[in-house]
Amino acid sequence: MAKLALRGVVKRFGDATVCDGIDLDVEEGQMVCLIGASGGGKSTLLRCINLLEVIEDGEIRLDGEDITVPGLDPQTVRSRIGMVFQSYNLFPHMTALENALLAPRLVKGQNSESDRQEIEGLFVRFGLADRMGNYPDQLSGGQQQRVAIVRALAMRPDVMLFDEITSALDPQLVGEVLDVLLQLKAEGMTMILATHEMEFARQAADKVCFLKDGKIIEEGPPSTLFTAPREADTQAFLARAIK
Ligand SMILES: Nc1ncnc2c1ncn2[C@@H]1O[C@H](COP(=O)(O)OP(=O)(O)OP(=O)(O)O)[C@@H](O)[C@H]1O
Repeated sequence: MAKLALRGVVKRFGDATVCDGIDLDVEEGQMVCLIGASGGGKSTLLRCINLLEVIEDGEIRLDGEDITVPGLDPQTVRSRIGMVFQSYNLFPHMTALENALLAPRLVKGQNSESDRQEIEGLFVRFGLADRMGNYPDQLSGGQQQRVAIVRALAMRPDVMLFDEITSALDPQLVGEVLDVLLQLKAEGMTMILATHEMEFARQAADKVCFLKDGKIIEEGPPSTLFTAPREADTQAFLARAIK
């Protein structure tokens, strides 16, 4: 596992500054939740960390190494930083197992029987043992999202980024995906989540960061941010935090 340190990260789209000098530390094995209004820059920040966006200023250090310096192969960095999106983005013509085997084989040349067994083990661990041979359209949204998580884990990442991964799910399927995150946390995975699941953040996060207009306006352990009067109505807290 690894740690991340962001310093002064700036990302603009035209005249709009979407990440406005973000400083963020994620220690090894921590789960950090990003919370904020739609358009606050959560997705963009995760995409910057995964090098899907080029930042205008600042540094993003993975175990001390600045991954934004020109010349670094983004693919190499991405193999260390897994990312899961709201839309599962599985290849529809491949089975769940084939989806998960693809990137390790293409990017890392992992094609051995033991590599395959390791990935099958991920399916077993996350309750998908009998779904490996199914195509995405034969799976529920919660199962597809768990397959997407397995696919990212198959690359043996040091850090995982999750962008609103339960937002497209029916409410009764949200829990099974959040359970996977709790398992990963228990195993010591370093994680950043952009989420609207306030109650989950309150219970599971080591640190919560509130984003507004591209800035972290408040951050700390949930015990200090979700204090009793706020806990009664977390949505009101969010409204207060982002108004
Ligand atoms: N490729 C892009 N080009 C131009 N503007 C963009 C681009 N991507 C994001 N933006 C803008 O950046 C701002 C932040 O978007 P972002 O998706 O990061 O917010 P968010 O906090 O993740 O919101 P949500 O909770 O709705 O996903 C928005 O105003 C959005 O329109």
